[in-house]
Amino acid sequence: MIKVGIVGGTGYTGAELLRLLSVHPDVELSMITSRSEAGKSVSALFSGLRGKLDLNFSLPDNEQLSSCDLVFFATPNGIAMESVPELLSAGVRVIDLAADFRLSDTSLWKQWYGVEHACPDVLKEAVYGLPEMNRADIADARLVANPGCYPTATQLGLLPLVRAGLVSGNIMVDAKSGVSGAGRGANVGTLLCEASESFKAYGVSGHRHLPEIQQGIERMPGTGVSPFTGDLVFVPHLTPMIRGIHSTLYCTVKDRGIDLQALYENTFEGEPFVDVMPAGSHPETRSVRGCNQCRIAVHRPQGGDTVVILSVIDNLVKGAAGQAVQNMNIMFGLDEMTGLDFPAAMP
Ligand SMILES: NC(=O)C1=CN([C@@H]2O[C@H](COP(=O)(O)OP(=O)(O)OC[C@H]3O[C@@H](n4cnc5c(N)ncnc54)[C@H](OP(=O)(O)O)[C@@H]3O)[C@@H](O)[C@H]2O)C=CC1
Ligand SMILES: CC(=O)N[C@@H](CCC(=O)OP(=O)(O)O)C(=O)O
Repeated sequence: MIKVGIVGGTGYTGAELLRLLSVHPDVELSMITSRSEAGKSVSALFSGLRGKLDLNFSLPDNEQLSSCDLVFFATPNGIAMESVPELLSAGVRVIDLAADFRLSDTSLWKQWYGVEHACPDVLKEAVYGLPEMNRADIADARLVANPGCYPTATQLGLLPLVRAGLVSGNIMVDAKSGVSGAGRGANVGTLLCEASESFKAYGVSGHRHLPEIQQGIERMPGTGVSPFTGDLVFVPHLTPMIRGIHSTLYCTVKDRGIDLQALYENTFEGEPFVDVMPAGSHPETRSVRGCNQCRIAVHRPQGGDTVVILSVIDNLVKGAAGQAVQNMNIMFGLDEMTGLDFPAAMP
């Protein structure tokens, strides 16, 4: 059994980790932290876990976490980097769901996250946890940086075209997120009366997921393939739903004759959590609600030069906790689908 600790067990991604790990056959949940709920029963706060988990929240404590095989950080940005060096030295492996180890360039980190990186040396060994790009490195990693939710949907949608060197010109990313993407903390913008029956863009002049997507695209091209040199435009939107990301990607391709459907199907062949839908499909966020799938459809409207890719995930599952469990399975040599092999919630 893998002895697991979770730092930040009361947030939405922490709670989603609890849901998934409480029934994972190879995991023993040993410590779940919360500063605000310390001493209280986990299943009293999350009654959906009654009968599945008999554990109390405790205060974050590196010494106690050091007895775990693996610690997940489901904390705000900038928290994990303060504890990870000590945990790695104690022989613990770490998956960070926040952004602390996603950007390799520390000046970029400071520019977008506003503080100096606390452990640049440790950052060097972090592996970006998008299995469809980095599976082999994840298997050997001590430290995995779980990707952001928008970057997961967006990078998976772009991977086949960019890797094949087919994109010419700019890439437009028009992405929409459910409100749980903003976390469980109290915030006026996510109140029912503010967020429901309304729809808005935000972060148009710059969102911290832009450099993450840019870095991912730079790492995609295969050998002998021309890299993407255009502009990347990323516009996130808040939609009145709880879970889900819908990323609509627009770009032009160099080769009009390419069979895009075949390119996408071949790229993701054998991937357990990427579903290339039949030509002409329009994936819905509800088709991935509660499950670890990314569903993708590729279109070329009116047979022109512009390609439109539609990519949907559940931000809390493939966009966070599910992908983190997928990474854990890879790191510990388990079947990648262990504990994740279930369909979306319906309706
Ligand atoms: N929501 C989403 O869809 C996604 C979120 N993420 C990332 O995952 C991380 C968690 O997100 P989310 O679950 O939404 O966040 P929440 O705000 O919902 O939860 C944050 C959690 O961290 C704990 N926490 C806060 N400050 C500290 C601290 N200083 N030390 C220890 N624990 C702390 C909180 O508990 P307490 O205060 O009681 O200790 C709480 O359990 C974030 O970095 C987020 O950016 C990534 C992808 C998707
Ligand atoms: C709807 C909403 O607010 N979404 C969040 C992104 C989700 C997230 O948590 O991203 P990180 O892991 O990179 O922090 C936002 O735009 O800030």
